[in-house]
Amino acid sequence: MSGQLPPLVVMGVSGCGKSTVGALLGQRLGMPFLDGDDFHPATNKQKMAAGVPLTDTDREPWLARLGELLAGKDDCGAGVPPIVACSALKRRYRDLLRSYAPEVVFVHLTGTAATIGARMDARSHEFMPRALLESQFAALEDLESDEVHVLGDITQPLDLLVESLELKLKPADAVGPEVTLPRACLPGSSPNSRRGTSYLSRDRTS
Ligand SMILES: Nc1ncnc2c1ncn2[C@@H]1O[C@H](COP(=O)(O)OP(=O)(O)OP(=O)(O)O)[C@@H](O)[C@H]1O
Ligand SMILES: O=C(O)[C@H](O)[C@@H](O)[C@H](O)[C@H](O)CO
Repeated sequence: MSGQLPPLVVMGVSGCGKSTVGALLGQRLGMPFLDGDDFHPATNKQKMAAGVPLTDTDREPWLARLGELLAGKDDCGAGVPPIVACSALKRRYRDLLRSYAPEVVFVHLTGTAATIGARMDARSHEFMPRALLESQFAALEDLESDEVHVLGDITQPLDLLVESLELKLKPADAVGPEVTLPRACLPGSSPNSRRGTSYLSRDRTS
């Protein structure tokens, strides 16, 4: 099934579960998982570790690198699209990623600051402090109706969350009549043309 899915970006604020869910989803779908955290320039990591939020300028080269990965530049010809964990907080960041990989589907893991803050308190992270969570929510711009996406509720236990995302992401012919075809996904439409097959979206915002 892996070859039938487009590249995915697991997005959301720090601590929402991108790395955990992205890795599990990659195993379930047979797609390589790449953690965006591993591609930050050292200066970005130092800044976040010091409790300073990144700016658009700080994020731009990082997003461009992730865009290349989504476009399959580093897949050594394997041809299997990746799952990339990336906060992708703002519309313009997602537009940049789409400029590299127009078919990308965003998987937004949603939850409250209370839930996520508690999880951040309970984990250790290479560079991301809990203190930056408020700035992450302040920067977050929800997905819009023309952005191809699915949503995941992070209060679900991990196995159920991953299973529900897998079901939502499966191609239309695998799940039958439940799938709806948003206009943006119809063949010939752009920028999110699905080449005649729609994966989405049960979670479109309207
Ligand atoms: N559905 C879930 N239920 C319970 N705990 C979860 C769930 N998803 C993730 N977690 C836990 O929440 C914490 C944060 O998850 P994770 O590190 O994957 O988030 P992240 O979005 O990748 O964070 P960051 O962007 O800061 O790297 C981890 O300790 C993880 O085990
Ligand atoms: O856009 C950003 O502010 C950063 O990318 C952060 O979101 C971190 O990458 C990550 O979430 C913490 O590990």
